[in-house]
Amino acid sequence: MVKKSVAAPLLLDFAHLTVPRGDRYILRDFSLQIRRGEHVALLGPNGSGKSTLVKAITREIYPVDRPGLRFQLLGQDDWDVNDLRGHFGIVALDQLHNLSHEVTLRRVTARELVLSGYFNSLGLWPHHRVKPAQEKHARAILRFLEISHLAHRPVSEMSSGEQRRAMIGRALVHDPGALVLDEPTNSLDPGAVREFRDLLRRLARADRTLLLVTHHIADVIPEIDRVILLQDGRIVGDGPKAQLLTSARLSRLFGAKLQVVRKGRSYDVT
Ligand SMILES: Nc1ncnc2c1ncn2[C@@H]1O[C@H](COP(=O)(O)OP(=O)(O)OP(=O)(O)O)[C@@H](O)[C@H]1O
Repeated sequence: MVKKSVAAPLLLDFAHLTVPRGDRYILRDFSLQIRRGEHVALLGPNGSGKSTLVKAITREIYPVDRPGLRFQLLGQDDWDVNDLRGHFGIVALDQLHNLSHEVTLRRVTARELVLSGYFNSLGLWPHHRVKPAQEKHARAILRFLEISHLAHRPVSEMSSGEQRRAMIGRALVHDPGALVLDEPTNSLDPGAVREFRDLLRRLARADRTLLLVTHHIADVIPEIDRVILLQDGRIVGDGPKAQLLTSARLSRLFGAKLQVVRKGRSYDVT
C-alpha cells in the first residue's frame, strides 16, 4: 500500500491581498502560503513591502476587500489580536524603538520584559499578578536565550543584541508555533550578529516555524530551506534557497552586482 503523505497544516494562507498604506497599494495581488514546521526567509530591498507583510500578519493593517481575497491564519479569518500572539510571536524593530521610549524611564529588567509578554505590555505594572508557573517559564526562557545573568538588569542598560534576545523572550512566553522576526540582525556588530544567528538556529531546531524577514543574505541560516524574494510588493521568487540565492537572482533583486559566496550550508554576498 502506498503511504499517503499528509501536508502539515497551513499556518498562513493569503490569496489576492491588496494592502494599502497611505495613499498607495504596497502589496498587490499578493498570495502566500506557509505551512507549520517550515522555516522561511523573506528577502527584499528597502521598501519592497516586507514590514507591510509582517503588519498584515499581526493584523496591524488589513487588505482591501476584493474578489478572491483569502486572509487566513491557522485556517481562521478573524482573530482577536491577543489570541493571535499565542500562535505568532513577533519580534520587530519598531517594538524595540517603543521599548527605548517606554522602558528606559521605568528601568524595566529582562525578567520583567519577558514576563510582560503574558500581559501584552512592555514591562510589568503594579496590577499585574505573576503566577509562579509564569515566573518559572520566564526563567527557563532566559536560560534558553542565554541571558539568565541579565534577568535583573534594566533593558536600557543592555547591548542591542541582548535587548533583542529579551524581546524574543517576551514573544516566547506563549510558546508560539511560529516566530516572525523582522530584520533582527540590523545594526548589530559582527560578533553580535554571529551570536544572534546561532540563537536563530537553536530556535529553528526547537520545533517552531521561523519566518525571518531580512535583507542580509547571511541571515539565511542552514535550517531555512525556503526563500521568498519580494520586490515592489510582489513575490518574484519562491522556492528552495539553492535555486534562489544565486548571484544573478540577488543582483536583479537588489539592483546591484552581487556575488553569492557559499560556505558549507551558509550563504553570503560580496
Ligand atoms: N505608514 C506608512 N504610510 C504610508 N506609506 C508607508 C508607511 N509605511 C511604509 N510605507 C511605504 O510602504 C512601502 C513598503 O514599506 P515597508 O516598510 O513594508 O518595506 P520594507 O521592505 O520593510 O523596507 P525596509 O527594508 O526599508 O524596512 C515603502 O514605499 C514605504 O515608504
